[in-house]
Amino acid sequence: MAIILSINSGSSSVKVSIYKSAAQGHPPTQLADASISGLTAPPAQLTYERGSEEIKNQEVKGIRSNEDACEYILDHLVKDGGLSEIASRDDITHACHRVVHGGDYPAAHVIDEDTYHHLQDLTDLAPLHNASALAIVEACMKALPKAKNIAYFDSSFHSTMPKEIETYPIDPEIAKKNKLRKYGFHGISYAFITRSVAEFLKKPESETSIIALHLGSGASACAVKNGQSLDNSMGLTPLAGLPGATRSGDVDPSLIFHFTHDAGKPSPGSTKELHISTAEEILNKKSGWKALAGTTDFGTISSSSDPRCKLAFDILVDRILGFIGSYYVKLEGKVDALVFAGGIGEKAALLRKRILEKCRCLGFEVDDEKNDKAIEDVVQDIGKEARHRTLVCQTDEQFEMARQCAVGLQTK
Ligand SMILES: Nc1ncnc2c1ncn2[C@@H]1O[C@H](COP(=O)(O)OP(=O)(O)O)[C@@H](O)[C@H]1O
Ligand SMILES: CC(=O)OP(=O)(O)O
Ligand SMILES: [Mg+2]
Repeated sequence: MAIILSINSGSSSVKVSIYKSAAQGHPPTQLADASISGLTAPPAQLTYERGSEEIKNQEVKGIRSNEDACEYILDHLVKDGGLSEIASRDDITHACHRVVHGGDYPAAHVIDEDTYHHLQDLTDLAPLHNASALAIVEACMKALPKAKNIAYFDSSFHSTMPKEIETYPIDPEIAKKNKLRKYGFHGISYAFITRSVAEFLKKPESETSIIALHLGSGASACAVKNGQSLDNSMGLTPLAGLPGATRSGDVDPSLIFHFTHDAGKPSPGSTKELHISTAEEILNKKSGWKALAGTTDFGTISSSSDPRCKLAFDILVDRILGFIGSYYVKLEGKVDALVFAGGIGEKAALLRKRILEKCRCLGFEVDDEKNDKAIEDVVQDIGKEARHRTLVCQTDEQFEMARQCAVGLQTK
């Protein structure tokens, strides 16, 4: 039996789901779910679910970093008498880590000394995303000596993007030397979405083409052609494309030099090991909904009559429409479904309605009654009989990593 931890280390939270898999090739079943949130706004809070047992937003003291949070969760799992599968840390056989930037890795990778150093080198390309995940990888390598650590990359799913889509029109030599190209992200989620939608439509994945929207605190769009990524709105880093909770998304690249004269200087958040420029700090952490509407919660934005919230809402609708139009043409109209996912995609019915009203010209038609219902299934239909389907998918990055781990499980 394999006991798999799936770890999603974010900018303000660490989420860990625990699964067991009976034997090689068996799909995982979830045993428990733990998360510590509020890492950037202490006190941190623990949420834990195992069967009907539940702890909600319990304050935990002394948690200062993602590693602290992970250590706390490991302790909690071992001490939970009801979780008989984990009596000691040695019972954990696999730790799956979501690493956002995987550079040229086209697939998940077991983390050994070499991989670890290669991932450290990539941190310079995506300091805001990779650093906290790597800190946890290092902590798990020490804390779980019996477990195999495996990195799953957000970028891997997009390794099928054609040259003309992944190449930036800049000096090719410098681009090659500095690894400057479009990578694309949220790929663990898009892998889950593509497989789940294909199952829902009863089609082979290799014949399924969709436009998918992963709308969470980071947001992106993806064109999937015959089961493979054709294009993603994110770029060299997750900053490109759609705006997010604290990210600007696409702006004129020269804007930042007019915004501040300090753009190229190290940000106050930089350390000796980790270099973050003021430009990166502003566009990644001090923009988006936070800057426009004073909140990072899109639930508040969609239900507020405050003109600042209304503008933020309209901007997201506009930018999403731009990608839907572009991807519809790139897929030559051969689209099985438009799929909404992520916290916002799953919960913001009004946003879906506004977007779908504008997409009627392409053959998508919202069914208001279905759209207003809570989303309970993994994939749910919200469209009327029309040329194309419209769906919502409850994406699950932790499950996708555990599934890939269980399916390809190596026991050595
Ligand atoms: N009722 C709601 N309506 C619209 N958006 C919501 C609602 N509830 C939560 N959200 C949004 O969902 C986001 C979280 O989405 P999620 O995919 O879980 O994010 P993350 O990228 O942090 O994993 C929140 O930041 C919030 O903006
Ligand atoms: C890639 C990315 O933006 O991830 P997240 O939405 O979790 O920040
Ligand atoms: Mg996310």
